[in-house]
Amino acid sequence: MVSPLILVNLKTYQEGMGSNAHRIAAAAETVARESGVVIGIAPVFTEIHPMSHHYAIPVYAQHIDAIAPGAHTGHILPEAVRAAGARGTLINHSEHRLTLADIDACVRAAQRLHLESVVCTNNDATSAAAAALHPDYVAIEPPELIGSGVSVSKADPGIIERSVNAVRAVNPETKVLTGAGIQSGECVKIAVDLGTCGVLLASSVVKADDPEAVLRDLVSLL
Ligand SMILES: O=C[C@H](O)COP(=O)(O)O
Repeated sequence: MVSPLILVNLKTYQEGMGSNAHRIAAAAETVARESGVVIGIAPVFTEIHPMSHHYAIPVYAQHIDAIAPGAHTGHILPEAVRAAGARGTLINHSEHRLTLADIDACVRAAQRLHLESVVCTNNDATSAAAAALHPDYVAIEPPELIGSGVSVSKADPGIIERSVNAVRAVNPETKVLTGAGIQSGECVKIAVDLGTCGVLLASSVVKADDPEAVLRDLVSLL
């Protein structure tokens, strides 16, 4: 069985930047070491390098642009993300949607640079479409539950199950994550029992008074 991945997206929350990001990364490193569960973080771009050099946990970019080095301004160059020490990257997050052509180009860029690709989707049809591009992961997140405090595992387990089946039918090598409102070990266990390889989450860890306690709970039933 593939080791589950708990991927914590720090988004652009104030609570996930600067010293707060270090606090969360240190907590993730501690809990990952104790539990043996892989816990990754996706900080803002400027913190990919400090995070990847200070902590022994995988660091992900929140986005890349499908560009090659050259005359572009204000873009996120995949090569720069790789050089900063990222293990992988989110692509097409619900808060940063791309066209299908751009998603394809981003997945190819990630593959070329040996970055893990995590393509976010909003339903089982888009999960199937994303799987056809052969990313490492598809992360199914119902947009209406993101940041809601209501867990996809409990509110809409059907969308997880349908996405797992859709992805397997198109490309069995692509692993599935799920996210939106994930906040406890029970949420993670339901997701894994439904066939995912882990979760993508943000607010329950980033906004917690004690992120380490939340992370410990998240891995407690794995
Ligand atoms: O990238 C993370 C997801 O959008 C989930 O966010 P959330 O855990 O705050 O619902």
